[in-house]
Amino acid sequence: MGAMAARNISRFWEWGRKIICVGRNYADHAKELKNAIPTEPVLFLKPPTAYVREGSPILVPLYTSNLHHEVELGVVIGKGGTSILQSDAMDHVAGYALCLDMTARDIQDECKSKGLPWTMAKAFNTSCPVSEFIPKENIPDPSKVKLWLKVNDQLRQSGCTSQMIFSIPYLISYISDFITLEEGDLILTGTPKGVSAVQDHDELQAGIEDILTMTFKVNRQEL
Ligand SMILES: O=C(O)/C=C/C(=O)CC(=O)C(=O)O
Ligand SMILES: [Mg+2]
Repeated sequence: MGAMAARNISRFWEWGRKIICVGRNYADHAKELKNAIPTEPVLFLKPPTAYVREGSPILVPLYTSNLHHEVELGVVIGKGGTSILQSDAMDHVAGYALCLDMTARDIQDECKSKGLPWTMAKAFNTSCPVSEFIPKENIPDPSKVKLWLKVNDQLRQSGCTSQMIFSIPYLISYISDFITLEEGDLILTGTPKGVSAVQDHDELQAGIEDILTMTFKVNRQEL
């Protein structure tokens, strides 16, 4: 009686944990935005208030006129740790999720030109649409996962995690050297090329080949 219900990792987005994002992890995307190919992972954070689930809309912040989609594989941490060895990294993974890293590109460009952090461009409410939890067993080889995204039925992004510059074990090890990973954290592993602007009333559909699809509506935030 009165015992707290056990938390279920399959609803990790309700746990209030960190969302750690990797940028420029696909050479074709780094090139399309005219960035150099990184020699070390580029990292930024989203707060847990960024999560949005199917059935609720992605809200376009009032301050942007160029909101971009970025489809990404998310890695859900099942066992926390600090200074995790690459050889042990996959033991810390509980599963995966399909994610969008919604990005106010005009604001990001402004922040970049002023040398300011990307928080306003990347961390706003609903900036992290997320699918159902995918148990680890359902993706035996996360280095060969095909991702795609359509806007109003038109294919915009199609890529494979084999194109990632830094692998999932490398990222887990690298991040955990200076940010302790906790159960329920999510790592967004970067986006392939094809990012583009979305508009009010657009429908975004994204998928992991043979595993799942998800659909989100876009709505401009109201005053
Ligand atoms: O450097 C830029 O102009 C943009 C970088 C990103 O938005 C990075 C990502 O979030 C990504 O590559 O997934
Ligand atoms: Mg991204």
